[in-house]
Amino acid sequence: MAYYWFKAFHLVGIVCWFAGMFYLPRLFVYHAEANEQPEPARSILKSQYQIMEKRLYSIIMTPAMLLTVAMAIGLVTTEPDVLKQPWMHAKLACVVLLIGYHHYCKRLMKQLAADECKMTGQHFRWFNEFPTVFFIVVVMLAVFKNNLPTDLTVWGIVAMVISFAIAIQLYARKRRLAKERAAVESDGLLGNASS
Ligand code: HEM
Repeated sequence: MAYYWFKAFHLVGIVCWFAGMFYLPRLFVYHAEANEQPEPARSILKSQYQIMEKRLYSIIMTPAMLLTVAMAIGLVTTEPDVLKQPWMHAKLACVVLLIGYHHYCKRLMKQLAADECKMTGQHFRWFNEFPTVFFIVVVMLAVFKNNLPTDLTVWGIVAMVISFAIAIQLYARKRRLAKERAAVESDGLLGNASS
């Protein structure tokens, strides 16, 4: 019975942890792009994003990561044999990378707060894809275990995820270019009006 309790709360932890890992880099995109705004909008937006990032990281992401790991420890203590399985070794390797990503987010938060971050909104859009890819891999490993399918279906799913990520990036680029063009045009109009 304990095993089911651990598994249930392992899943609850995962959902909350990944909600944060998907949303925090999105906030980084807005935070980095706030630098392009004129004052006082720039300072107001930056301090607001800083508060949102800090709360999301400390109140949701970190406790959820700890819950996921604590429940996982419960699972492997109840069924120690899973630790001998190759799928579990692959899963643990992915989890180490995800925990590294989680901590790297904290570093980026500090850099953004101190105005020392070199990454642009576009960099953060790519950075945002990392947890998505690992989320899919880890869930596939947890469900299929040692029978991870490698047939056409899998490659179809991989192609779909990659195309989706590329489409998001291209859409964001199109919107950014349209915004820049509109800004140049309105500058031109203002220049004509004043001359
Ligand atoms: C901290 C490292 C982790 C360990 C040691 C671990 C271990 C385990 C174990 C032993 C199970 C039960 C397997 C079964 O009963 O079939 C499980 C289930 C599961 N884990 Fe993890 N896990 C970890 C992290 C994660 C993460 C980060 C994710 C998601 C990205 C994840 C997704 C899942 C899913 C979806 C299940 C349910 C699988 C099923 O019932 O078929 N795990 N985990």
